[in-house]
Amino acid sequence: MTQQQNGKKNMIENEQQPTRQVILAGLDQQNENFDYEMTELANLAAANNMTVVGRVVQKLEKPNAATYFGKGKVDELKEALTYYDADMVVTNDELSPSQIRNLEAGTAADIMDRTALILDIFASRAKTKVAKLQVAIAQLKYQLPRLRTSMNIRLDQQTGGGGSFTSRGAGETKLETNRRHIQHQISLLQTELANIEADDETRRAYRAKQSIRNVALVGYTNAGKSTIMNGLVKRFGDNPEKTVFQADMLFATLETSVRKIQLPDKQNFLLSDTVGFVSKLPHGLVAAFRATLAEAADADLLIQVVDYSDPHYQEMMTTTAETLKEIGVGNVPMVTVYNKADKIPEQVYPDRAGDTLILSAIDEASQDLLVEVIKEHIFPDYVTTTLHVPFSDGQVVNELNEQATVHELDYDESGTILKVTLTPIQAARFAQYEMTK
Ligand SMILES: Nc1nc2c(ncn2[C@@H]2O[C@H](COP(=O)(O)OP(=O)(O)OP(=O)(O)O)[C@@H](O)[C@H]2O)c(=O)[nH]1
Ligand SMILES: [Mg+2]
Repeated sequence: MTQQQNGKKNMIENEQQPTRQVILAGLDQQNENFDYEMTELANLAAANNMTVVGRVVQKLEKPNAATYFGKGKVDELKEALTYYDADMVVTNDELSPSQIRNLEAGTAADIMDRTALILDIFASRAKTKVAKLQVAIAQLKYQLPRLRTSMNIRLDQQTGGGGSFTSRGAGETKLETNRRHIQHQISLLQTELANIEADDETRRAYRAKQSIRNVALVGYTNAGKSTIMNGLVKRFGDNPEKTVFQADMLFATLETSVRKIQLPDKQNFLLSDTVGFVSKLPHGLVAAFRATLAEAADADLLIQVVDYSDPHYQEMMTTTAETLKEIGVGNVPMVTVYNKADKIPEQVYPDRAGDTLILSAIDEASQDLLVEVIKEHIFPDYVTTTLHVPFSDGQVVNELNEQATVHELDYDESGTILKVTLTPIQAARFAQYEMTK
């Protein structure tokens, strides 16, 4: 992509729109999560600057192929729109292009499905180049089968004015031109993204070679992943100023950030903060974010962060498990952190039972406990031992002080006695100094 094209706005970039009055529409297919999905949909709508004025629900085994809702319910929806003075319907499921068309015709209102809603939120939150590219690709892919003859898409000026788009083939309809245009845009953006991702891949390979351990924070959106990251970065980061964005909103984080954590005992690891999950995360979005989420797949340890103060935390954990499966994160060991314990009256924290922790991201004792558990997982083969280093080998003491964890230091008449924790490689190197017990 040329410099010029980089700088230009994407044609479907989200612009801040005035608040719209919307009605939520959902099909209750006897799915046990249904109520929660509708609550989540309301939160998503609010995050997209919409005011929910009503909801219409139909119990139906499966969606009507033509109109999503059954015929009578479509009429009811139309009446509700008038009654509540709303002009848009947001559906809990992704709809087919024809379902959207028919439902729009039947209700005389705009229809937005859950997928488009999530894509819109992502678009308004994306800040980095990579996140913007990923969202734009997912949005274009979503639009492609939904283009209509009547639709006036805002053709992107630069590509529209040059290249293959100047020569509209004989007899080619406007719809076909638009389709070709979008396909072309997708491939341009994909090439650009692939170039950036190749760099990331190199960086990851470099880290793997350095054999530094990777720990990734994962979980439902707004659980507190970035806050945990920041807590550790401020206290132990190699650059404590390099905190990430944290905020009380859905999808505050749209890009993976990696930070180096250097513990006071000189052990270190990389910590990644990742994109939060939500139920029914659109497949196109998951595919577009696959590279971003590769940090989680490559991790030596996952920290699943749960908002324990949310009554729906169990559903959120189910969503996290499903999403991890979808992005192909299989056999990575996981620690579960029940976070925001400070918001729960009388909850004792920090607390631990095996790999399950109850804590608060903003509490130092909680952060210490989390670090302890991380260490147990990623440095299991470290050895704690006592060394006797003769005064003649003074440089070894310096080296240990710099590179290893020195717990105690003492002297006798011939040398220095150190109680240390060593990596397996260091243990082999300094074995000659080991004191016989
Ligand atoms: N009281 C309290 N608030 C917390 C705690 N952890 C996080 N928060 C708040 O919860 C909100 C969301 O926190 P984030 O760290 O941005 O959540 P996230 O999991 O990174 O969310 P996404 O990036 O959207 O996936 C923020 O307003 C935080 O201040 C906690 O332990 N206690
Ligand atoms: Mg975050």
